[in-house]
Amino acid sequence: MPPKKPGLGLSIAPGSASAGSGVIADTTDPSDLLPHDGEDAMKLKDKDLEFLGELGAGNGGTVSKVRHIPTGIIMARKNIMVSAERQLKSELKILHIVRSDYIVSSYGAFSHEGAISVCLEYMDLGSLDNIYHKKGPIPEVTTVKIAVHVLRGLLYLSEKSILHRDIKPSNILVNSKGQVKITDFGVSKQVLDTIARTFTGTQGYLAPERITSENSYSVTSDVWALGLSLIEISTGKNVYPLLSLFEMMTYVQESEPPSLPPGKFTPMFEDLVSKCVIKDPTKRFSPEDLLRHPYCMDVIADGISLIEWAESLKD
Ligand SMILES: Nc1ncnc2c1ncn2[C@@H]1O[C@H](COP(=O)(O)OP(=O)(O)OP(=O)(O)O)[C@@H](O)[C@H]1O
Repeated sequence: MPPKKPGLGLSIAPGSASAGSGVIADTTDPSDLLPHDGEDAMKLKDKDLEFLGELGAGNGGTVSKVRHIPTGIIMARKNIMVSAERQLKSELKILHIVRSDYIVSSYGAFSHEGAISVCLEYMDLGSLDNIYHKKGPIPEVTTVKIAVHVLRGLLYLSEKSILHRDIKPSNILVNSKGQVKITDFGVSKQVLDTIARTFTGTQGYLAPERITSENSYSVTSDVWALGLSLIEISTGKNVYPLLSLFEMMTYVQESEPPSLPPGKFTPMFEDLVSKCVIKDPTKRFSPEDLLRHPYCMDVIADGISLIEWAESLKD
């Protein structure tokens, strides 16, 4: 039987952990309560969500930390302005399709006073850009482990023909279990031919092919953005800061691909990053190729747990 697709505000499947209204015991792992394939989303209402604090704001709206009072689950509530209707439809559609350890899950969505709220799995250590701004550049081996998590997420998305189109440190979230997950599907697209031709995403991470006349986009354009993100989090510096769109177009096309500062990182890491930022998209490595890169294979063989790093990030 094909899995049921959850809709806005539908009740959760009977028998699933979150169907009851009692308070969830402290020992319950909230990720067990996220809807799985074939289950409906939770029935969420504004009055059941207690505001606990602001988490951040993006182009599409604000994100706050909330407690779902009937279950006690802490969630990240993303309020999306209805004016961003296209973004909203795309984001909800994709959030309902994806279920992966490397992608932030959704509990469900509801409308309230002209805005739509999407309640997402709460990632308590926040985004990679918050982390490196607060704690400084992320060590190389940790960065490679993060790369493996994101590449597994991108591989999963490519298997579903989904292009993320806005990979950047603020869209990669971490929790204290050491999990690293991709979020923010506001400009993502599910395509049949795995190539999209729309000009969208965050300007500083656009791959060369997206700003040339072809303006095409494939999964390796997400890899380019991952390459820039790896340079940024391991050096603590944005690769293309403060360039206007026009300057970016000229610079990215005419200059050498971005690279790590010489002498500060291992040759293996330099090589891994260089494979992400090959300017010709047909020669750039795919997520699958990169997961077979010797550095990724080494960290996978040693274990890609990030628990110790996550522990070190807690205040
Ligand atoms: N599930 C979540 N758990 C914890 N924090 C989150 C979660 N989702 C978002 N945040 C926080 O809220 C911030 C804003 O998120 P949002 O996805 O709205 O925008 P953004 O990616 O920062 O910007 P833009 O919309 O320009 O891409 C994030 O950077 C992150 O710090």
